[in-house]
This record gives sequence, structure tokens and C-alpha cells, in this order.
Amino acid sequence: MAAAESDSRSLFSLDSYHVSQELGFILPDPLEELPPYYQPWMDIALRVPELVLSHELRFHINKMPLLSSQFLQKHRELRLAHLALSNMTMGYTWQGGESNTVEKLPHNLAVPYWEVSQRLGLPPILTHADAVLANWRKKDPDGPFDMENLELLLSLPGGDSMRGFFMVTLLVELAAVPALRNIPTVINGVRCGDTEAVARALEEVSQSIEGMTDALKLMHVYVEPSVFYGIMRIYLSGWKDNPSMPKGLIYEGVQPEPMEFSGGSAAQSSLLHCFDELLGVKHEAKSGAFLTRMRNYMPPAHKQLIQDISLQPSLKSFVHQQDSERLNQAFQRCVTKLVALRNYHINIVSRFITVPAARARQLRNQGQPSEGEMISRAPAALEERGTGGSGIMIFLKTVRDQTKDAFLPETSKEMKHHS
Ligand code: HEM
Repeated sequence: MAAAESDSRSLFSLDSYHVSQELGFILPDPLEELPPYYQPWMDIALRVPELVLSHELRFHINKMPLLSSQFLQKHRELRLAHLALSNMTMGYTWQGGESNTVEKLPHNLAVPYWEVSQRLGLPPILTHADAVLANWRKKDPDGPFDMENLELLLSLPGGDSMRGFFMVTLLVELAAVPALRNIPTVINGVRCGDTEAVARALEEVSQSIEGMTDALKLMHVYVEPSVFYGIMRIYLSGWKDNPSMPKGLIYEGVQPEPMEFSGGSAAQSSLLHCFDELLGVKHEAKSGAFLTRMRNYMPPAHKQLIQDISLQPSLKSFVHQQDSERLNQAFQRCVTKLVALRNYHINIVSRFITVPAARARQLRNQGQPSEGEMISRAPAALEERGTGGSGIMIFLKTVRDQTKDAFLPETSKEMKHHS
């Protein structure tokens, strides 16, 4: 599909990677309804938060009819089906909290879920591509793409905070669109030695990355840390390296052995993977392995884009050779803004996970978790770990520090000092 893009004779473009000029990796106009045959799925998927609360979701899913996935044809139908089946799966698995998990997903859910996942090249678990990229509609179709005019198609427990979490992440994806659009300009400029064009494009990239950080700040406005930690987080977690589901999950009717998949996380967003490859950020073995594994949780066309960017002639060497002050500064600014974004993200994780986790531990040690404290009900198994099952802070700081290593040598000391 994208082989031509790595051919140095043709111009690099985003056309064959399912990337929209206006929306980047966001799925344009996600479908809101499936063909009527699939109504039994949508009826339940739309009610997941309320059915989880009343502990009736498993009951409803167990008696759902087994539907064939063969009447799903278009890409957008498959994406909505994957989102709906993923939503039901997360609710089904975690309805009873960490102490009352399930060993298997019933065949009437597992079989079509597996088929739809295979056709999309996505894993059979809720991914960033489902919950964020394909999970939005505009209230007023002619209105702006902003918080007031957007709503989720499907949700999970957590009310306004769950909505805020997915929507703010969507706005971060939107803020990155100018950066994404300029990647081909950078690559083509390097290929033909156009210093000015590369410098200009990198200036746009750095500005756009700064815009992503600004959008990320909205997390504080729209998401309540105690709700995120105490209620939402479990529904985003998976069954790989998770002590509450040590064997993984059996997808009944697919294969008898259990399978393991990581939970949903913006580590599955293709954005930072693209920037890292463009700027030549090299990750250390363990964190790099996690990030590489996350690429299998992306739509295949997006994963291919990352791969093809990585095959291009080195931008960093080009900048180094050109001896242009403007180009030099534009490159350094991109790295500075990427480090700043990762630093801000670390603050967010500290506020939404580390601090509530410490409080939850304290409450448990006191022996009497008070009724009002939502966080004390949070699953203990998730305390030390990321939603994807990684040692969070060490991982995030390693990734941040590796980003600093992408600075060009002359100014690297100074820039490291300021970031
Ligand atoms: C309340 C908000 C958020 C929390 C609590 C959070 C938490 C985490 C955690 C725990 C990880 C570690 C890996 C994992 O467990 O999967 C992670 C990784 C990551 N997150 Fe977030 N995240 C949040 C929002 C976002 C947003 C909006 C973005 C933007 C797209 C983002 C981008 C990333 C990236 C790219 C990684 C991989 C590490 C890296 O490349 O620096 N996160 N996040």
C-alpha cells in the first residue's frame, strides 16, 4: 500500500495512510448507527454505564443473539462495530471490579468481536482508535469542533469525567493536525535539500506540538482525579500482566487458550510515534519495546505511516549538515516542545494516578476506607502500574529523557538545562 512512499523518487504524502487533511488520525464523520440487523449490539452498548451500575450488563450480554459480522462492509461500519463490541467487552470484564472478573468472554460477543478485529487489524480490546478517534459526533453539524459542540457516541462509567477524558484527548489529536500535515513537507524538503522549506515546516510542527500541550491542560477542567482513579481507570485496563486477570481472557468460540491484551491508552496514539521517528528520538530497550508493542493497537495504515517515516533519510543529519541558523533553531524548538509536552503529561499522570494512589494506600492502611472516598474503591492492582501495565513514572521519565537526547549536539547542554 505505502511502498511508493518510501521510494525516494516519488513525493512523500499522507494520502495512502488514512490520514485526513482536516482531522489527522481522527476518523472523519464516524457513523452513529449500524445496519438495523445489529440493533441488539447498539441497544446494549449505548447503555453500558447504567447496566454496569445496576450489575446487569453481563446478564444482558449473555442472552444477546449471536450475529454474523458479514453484513458489515464499509470501514466506518467496522469501526463503529469495534467500538460497540469493545465497550461491551470492557463493561463485561470489569462490571464486578477487580475481585470479580471473568475467565471468558461469551461466544456471542467474542466471535463477532474477533472477526471485526481481524478485518480492521485491531486487537479485540478497547483501543485509543475506538474510544477517542472513532467515538465522536458534532451536536450541530455545522458548528465548531470544540468541547461544547462535541459528544461521545458511546461511554463507560465515569459520567462527565469519562466524557472529558476522551474529548480532551480528541482535542489533543486535533491540535496535532498542522504538525502531521507538515511531516511530508519536511521529508520532501530533506530529500531535495530545500533548507528553507524544512525550516518553515518544522516551525509549524513545533507550534502545533505546543498546541497539543495547551489542549492537554483542559484535562484539569473536564476530568476529576478521584473519578478517574476510583471509577474510570479499571474500565480502561486490559488483561495483560494484570494480577487480577493473571491468565488473560478466553474468547469463547475463537480459541480455547486465553489471550492477553493491554488496556486502552494514548500511548496507542500514532502522533508521538510519528514525531519521535521524524526527529530521531531513540528509545531505551524496555520502554521502546512497550511503545513498539503499542503500534499493534493502532489502525494498520497509521502504523505503516510511522514505519515509513522511520525509513526516510535522517532529518537530524540533514539539519546538522546544512549549517542554517533558522533550520537549527526550528529543529531544536521541535525537540524542546516535545520534551515540554512529555513533561506536562508527567504532571497530569502524577495528579490523576500517583497522588490518588498514595491517598488510597493511606486509607487502606488506616483500615477503614471512608464511605465518601471514591478512590479507596479503586482497584489495588492498578496502583503501581499504567493502564497498559507498565511501571508508570520510571517509564514516562525514561521516555522523556530519551527525547532530550534528540537535541543537536552544540546546544544540547543548554537546552537540557532549560527544559
Ligand atoms: C488523565 C489523563 C491521562 C493519564 C492519567 C495518562 C496516563 C498515562 C499512563 C499511565 C501512561 C503509561 C503507559 C500506559 O499505561 O499505557 C501513559 C502513556 C502515554 N500517554 Fe497518557 N495519560 C493521559 C492523557 C494523555 C493524553 C491526552 C495524551 C495525548 C495524546 C497522552 C499521551 C500518552 C503517550 C504518548 C504515552 C506514551 C509515553 C510517551 O510517548 O511519552 N496521554 N499515559
